[in-house]
Amino acid sequence: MRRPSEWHIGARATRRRIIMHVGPTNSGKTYNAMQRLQTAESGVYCGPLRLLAHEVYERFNSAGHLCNLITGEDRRIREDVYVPLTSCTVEMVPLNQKLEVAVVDEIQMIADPSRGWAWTHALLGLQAKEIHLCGEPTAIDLIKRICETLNEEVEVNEYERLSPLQLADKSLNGNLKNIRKGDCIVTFSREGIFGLKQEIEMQTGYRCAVIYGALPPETRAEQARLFNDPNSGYDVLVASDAIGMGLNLNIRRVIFETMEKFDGKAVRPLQTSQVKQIAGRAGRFQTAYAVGEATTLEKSDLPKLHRVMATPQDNLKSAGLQPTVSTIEQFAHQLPRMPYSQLLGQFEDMAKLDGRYFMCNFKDAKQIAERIEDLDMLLPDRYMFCTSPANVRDLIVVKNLYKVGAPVAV
Ligand SMILES: Nc1ncnc2c1ncn2[C@@H]1O[C@H](COP(=O)(O)OP(=O)(O)OP(=O)(O)O)[C@@H](O)[C@H]1O
Repeated sequence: MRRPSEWHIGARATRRRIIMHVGPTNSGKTYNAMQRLQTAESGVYCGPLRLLAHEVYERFNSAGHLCNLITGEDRRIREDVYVPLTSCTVEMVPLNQKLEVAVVDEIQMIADPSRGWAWTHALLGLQAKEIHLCGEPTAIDLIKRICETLNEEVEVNEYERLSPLQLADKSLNGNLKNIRKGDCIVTFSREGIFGLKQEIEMQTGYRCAVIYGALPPETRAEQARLFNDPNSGYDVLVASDAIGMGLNLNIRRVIFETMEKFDGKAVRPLQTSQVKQIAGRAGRFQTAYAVGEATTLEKSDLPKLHRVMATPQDNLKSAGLQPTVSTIEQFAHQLPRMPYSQLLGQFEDMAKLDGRYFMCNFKDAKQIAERIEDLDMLLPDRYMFCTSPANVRDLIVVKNLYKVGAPVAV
């Protein structure tokens, strides 16, 4: 694990240009990178959410730029014709293909404790002549430090926000009746979304569209269309933090229902980056609202919002890493009878890393490994199952993983 720069021979044999597009939300970073991608003879878009991968896939195809789709749940690959472009979630990035252009969105996610490894893999392993990295300026220093180990220069394009974002000096005073047309209220639990939708519809007479991560992409696109269409009768959006990354919606004002979120262990204050991303959805360039606004539902939360929005963000320190299947195979060779979940634990304890990297947590992988332990699988298959982006907090998903795994067992 000490020299990830040596892991991807194909990428090391490719002369790559690394171009960063950095700036605040709604500054046109992704737009500029995507303009380049759509003219490429071959290319890939790697997004942080399947919703975004799907949006890009739809947008390219409807503009006549043929594009395939690869996400954990969905593969739409045309075999009848040459398709130059692929839109995928970053975990599904095709590292075995030689490409002209790759766009890796939300590059600051490289420091995410669980998913960061996927951005690191894409950065280290893409065999593309041009790699466009879009995201927050906090990533510049880390990307440069990693690229030094690859003998690659980094070009940096900095952007300014295209339309103003104002912080309100009043909250909604806890009263949903203060909701207006064009508002998007952001909440952090799926149950909360439907309760809130019902409450708002009852108290205000506005109809609400809803968007959250687990929604099927077609339904999400339909909900976004309803909200964006001023004549649809759906004037308010109730959304989870899934709207925080990249999506372009006609939002006048973002309202934080709360400034805290349950992170799987405890209720914690929202992270600075997350708050800025979500607030930044208001007043998107070339939408119906030239100026965006952000506020909170509760009066007591408003000073927190102001404080967080004024907090400068620290530069990222290190990038997530996860062992490749061959690294795990070599390790397993030394400990032949050890159950896979324990093997992952041992690996986590023993791995030595260069200071530019940290080991992504194996929490989810270990949980899947325990669930499918009694299936007699080849190690690469087990590795694939355990690294799949399955929501392990959903018991039905975990149960189904076992069912899907059973026919793969030898
Ligand atoms: N030069 C341009 N011409 C037309 N539209 C543009 C241009 N630049 C950006 N836009 C539009 O402005 C909106 C915001 O741009 P974009 O999504 O690229 O911002 P971003 O900086 O990547 O934002 P975020 O980080 O919030 O996702 C999009 O709807 C995009 O299509």
